[in-house]
Amino acid sequence: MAVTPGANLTALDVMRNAAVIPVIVVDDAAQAVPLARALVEGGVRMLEVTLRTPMALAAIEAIARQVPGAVPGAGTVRSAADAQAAASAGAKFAVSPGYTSAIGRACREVGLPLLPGVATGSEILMAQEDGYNELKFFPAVPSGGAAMLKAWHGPFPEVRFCPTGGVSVANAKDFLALPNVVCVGGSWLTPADAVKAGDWARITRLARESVALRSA
Ligand SMILES: O=C(O)C(=O)C[C@H](O)[C@H](O)COP(=O)(O)O
Repeated sequence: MAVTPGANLTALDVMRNAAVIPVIVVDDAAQAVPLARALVEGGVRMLEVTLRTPMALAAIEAIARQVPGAVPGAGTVRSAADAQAAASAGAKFAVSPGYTSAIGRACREVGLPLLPGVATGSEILMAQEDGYNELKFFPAVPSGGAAMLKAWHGPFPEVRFCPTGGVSVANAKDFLALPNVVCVGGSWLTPADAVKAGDWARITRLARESVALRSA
C-alpha cells in the first residue's frame, strides 16, 4: 500500500500497511537503522519503537532520517510529554498501553495519529468520547483474546482493533480472521537474540512471513 510518511497519515493507514505492527525494544542505538532496514526489506514499514529504553527517541530519529520507506512510531506513550518528545524525534504515529484524554489531546496537538490501548468496555467508551475508534487491545491474550473481541463486536461494531500482547505467529491468524481486527502487534518479529547477533536476514524472513499472514 502506498503511504507517504507524514502526509495526513491516519491510525487506520498505520493498521492497514501490514498484518503485524512490530513492537521494537532498542537497547543499542546502533541496532536501530539495520533493524528497521531489515523489517522494511521484509515488507513491514510501520515500526513501533517502544519508549522503554533511554535510546528509543534517538532510534526513532535515526530511522526517520536514514531508512527510506520506514514509518517510525513511538510505543509505550504514557503521557503528553512522551507524545511531544516522540513527535520531536520524528515519530509519525503513537501507540499507548492505556488511554487518558491528556494523551489523546497531546497527540492531536503534535499531529500524531494515536492507537490508544484499551482492555475494557469503559476504556473503549472513553477513547470513543475523544474520537478514537481505532484501538489497540492490550494486553490482548491475558485480557480475553479473540473471545473478548468477538464479544465487543456486538456493542462496538464500528471499533477496529490491533490486538497486542501475547500475539504470536501461532495465534495471529485467529485474530486477523475477526471482522473487527485490522492488524495485530507483537514483538516476535524482532527476537532479542536475533537483534543482539545482528541477524538481520532472520528478521527480514520473520517480517515476510508476517506479511503473508494476511493473505494466507
Ligand atoms: O510497551 C508497550 O507500549 C506495550 O504496549 C507493550 C507491547 O505492545 C507488548 O509488550 C508486546 O507484547 P508481546 O508481543 O507479547 O511481547
